[in-house]
Amino acid sequence: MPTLVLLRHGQSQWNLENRFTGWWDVGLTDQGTAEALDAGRRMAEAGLDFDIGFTSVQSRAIKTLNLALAAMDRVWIPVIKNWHLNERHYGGLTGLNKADTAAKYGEEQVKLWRRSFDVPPPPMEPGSPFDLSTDRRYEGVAVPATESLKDTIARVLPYFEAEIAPQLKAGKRVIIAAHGNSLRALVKHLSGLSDEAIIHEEIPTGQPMVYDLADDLSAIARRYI
Ligand SMILES: O=C(O)[C@@H](CO)OP(=O)(O)O
Repeated sequence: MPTLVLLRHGQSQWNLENRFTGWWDVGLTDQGTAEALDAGRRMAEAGLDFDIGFTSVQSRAIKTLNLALAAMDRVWIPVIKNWHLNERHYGGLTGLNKADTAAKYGEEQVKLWRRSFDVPPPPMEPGSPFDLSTDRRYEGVAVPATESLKDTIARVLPYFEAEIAPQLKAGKRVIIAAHGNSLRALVKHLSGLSDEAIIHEEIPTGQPMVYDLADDLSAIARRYI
């Protein structure tokens, strides 16, 4: 039975500061580091082991995976980093404080931007200090100006099908360390959640979500450990 673990990064500096983050690259807090190490310890205690890891090109997810694998004595497994697993791009909201934004635009509007299936946040303005289109890690990538969850799914899922699903089908034990919304994209697909149901799905930082999958990779069960 293929086993897949999804792990959201530990608390980041901007999770702590309550700022919209998206593709902006922020580090882990001390608490986030502790969460990642603890996630690794709990996975080892639960008897989990991995043959390959996947993560985004964002430091908070990469560091979380490294720390969790270190706690499992598995830093040597192959790890593939790819931008398709990045967080949803938060457009013009990137860097803003979430509470201040709710006070300005209203809770309902901010909830739509944060959790609706297909309403993207306003696009990032050209020349924004948070524009990453010339960042070397995105050479050759059409960096989006904003993304809804639907847009995020449109780049996460093809990557999952092309690169990760074949590993699972070959019997490899896979861990994916990524982000709240790139993981919601995967959960929507794997658990067959509707556009409405996914609105209510919240994935906590640093808590491994274990999927038991059928051979066709449909979900049999999922649980946090
Ligand atoms: O800021 C972000 O990029 C995400 C994840 O921290 O926030 P949200 O909870 O609004 O999806």
